[in-house]
Amino acid sequence: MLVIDSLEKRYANNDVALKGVSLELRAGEVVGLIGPSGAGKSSLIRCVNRLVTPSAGTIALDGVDLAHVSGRGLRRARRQIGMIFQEYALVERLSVMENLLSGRLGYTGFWKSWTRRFDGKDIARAYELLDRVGLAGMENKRADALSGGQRQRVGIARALMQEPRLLLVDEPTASLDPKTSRQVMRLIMELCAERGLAAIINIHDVVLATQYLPRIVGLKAGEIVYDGPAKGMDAMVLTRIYGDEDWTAITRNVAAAEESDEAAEPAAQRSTRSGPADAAYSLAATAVMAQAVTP
Ligand SMILES: Nc1ncnc2c1ncn2[C@@H]1O[C@H](COP(=O)(O)OP(=O)(O)OP(=O)(O)O)[C@@H](O)[C@H]1O
Repeated sequence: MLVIDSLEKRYANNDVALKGVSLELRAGEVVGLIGPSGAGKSSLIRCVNRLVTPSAGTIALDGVDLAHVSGRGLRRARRQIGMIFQEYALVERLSVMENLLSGRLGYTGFWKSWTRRFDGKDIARAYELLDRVGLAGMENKRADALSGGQRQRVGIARALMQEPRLLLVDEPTASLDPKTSRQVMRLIMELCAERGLAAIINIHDVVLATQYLPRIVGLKAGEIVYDGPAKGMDAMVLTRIYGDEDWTAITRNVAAAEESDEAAEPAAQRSTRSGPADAAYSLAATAVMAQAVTP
């Protein structure tokens, strides 16, 4: 559903952020985007939602080339894309409900939204999503009265309000404590699985990435240097992405996660897999299930 081909981004100051990135996501596929600071992760996400204009290449979302649309075509294409941000990007003085309804802006238009004339169906959808993300009953709370984890749940629900096909998630856990980070990652994975949403998740925490994300894309200096399963994140791959370091703590975690996946998965189910795509999907489903039973 998303096919990025030979994407390049050179900024006005001549900084080259992306040097021919090609990446393909199937419907419902979730990818973790990792890499050192300055590797081009944010630039890639910003090119896909067209916060910046790519310098070359194509970004086909369900056949529409996002790199070359503008005006109404771009607005229509953007409705297919939900954004989740590190700092939540909520309107602080507005209620949770109003923040959610602002997620329908792409459909209702600015003035209707500004004058708070919302569709009954949108309000019903907002209640349903609040319930799903664990914030039932909080619709009238102001955004600035929420904890970080609650704010991110609002951010997630708001992104889903426009019923996107693709989620772009920028450092969703960077401002959260370890337990809340895990809850948020689990929630995102469950929602993607339930709704068949594809997602690109820009994430610095490699352990968290390998724990929750079936497929990892490693960027270095604007180029993809790894695209494969989380369980393939060994010391060599990590060194290729980040440079020399003692990676033992991380690789031990990856191996442990892989072992618990194998133990949780019935042998018969394993034998029905037909290829890497199936394996990646199955790993995601297993991770979600494994987390669901973890207290
Ligand atoms: N608006 C901009 N104008 C000029 N150069 C930019 C701009 N945004 C990013 N860059 C440059 O593009 C390169 C990639 O930056 P980018 O922010 O995409 O990397 P990143 O992997 O997201 O980094 P981080 O993890 O620190 O957020 C860097 O060299 C950066 O200086």
